[in-house]
Amino acid sequence: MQSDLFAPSLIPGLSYAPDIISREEEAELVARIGALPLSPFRFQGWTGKRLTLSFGWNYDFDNGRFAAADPIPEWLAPLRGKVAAFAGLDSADLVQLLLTRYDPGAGIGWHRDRPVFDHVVGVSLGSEARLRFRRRTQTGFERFAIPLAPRSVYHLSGEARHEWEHGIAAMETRRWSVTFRTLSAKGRASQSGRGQER
Ligand SMILES: O=C(O)CCC(=O)C(=O)O
Ligand SMILES: [Fe+2]
Repeated sequence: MQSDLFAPSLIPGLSYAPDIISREEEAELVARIGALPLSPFRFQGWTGKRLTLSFGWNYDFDNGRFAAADPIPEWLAPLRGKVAAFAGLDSADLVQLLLTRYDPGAGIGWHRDRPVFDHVVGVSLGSEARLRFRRRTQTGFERFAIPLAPRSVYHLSGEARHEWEHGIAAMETRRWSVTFRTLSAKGRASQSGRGQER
């Protein structure tokens, strides 16, 4: 059974596709992102090695605040449409966008995305990365990883999104990611409330 060959690398709620964009589109996105003021990721007083910028909604890891941000730039609309079609989502529901630049030596540690978000759809630019997953078992951790090729897209939902942690090992060459997210019920509730969420 051929599907068994791939079974170890896939879990429910994780999907992946290479070549969602062309090399020309990739180069244009990298140039556009290069013109934006990404800044070092901050977490409760610590400064990370990666640079980020959010649109639509911003979860501030420094103070736990969740609030509206500048609208998603118009030049990202075609990419948003493509990733929505890939993930089987309505592109209007992909209301949050996170741009990240990882310089050599930067990665992202084990985490689950914040509960104010639901679906996560990410596009990789520039270099390959390893997206790692782990889940606690009675005896330790169950783990696996998939390579993310430049110009590829992945979608995290369901079990992959909620039961597994993910992270990206530090890379040797610069990589960018463009991550779109939907809001969860919790995120939508705080949207109509005080714009603050812990
Ligand atoms: O760089 C990526 O593709 C993943 C980043 C990530 O997991 C996150 O920002 O929550
Ligand atoms: Fe994440």
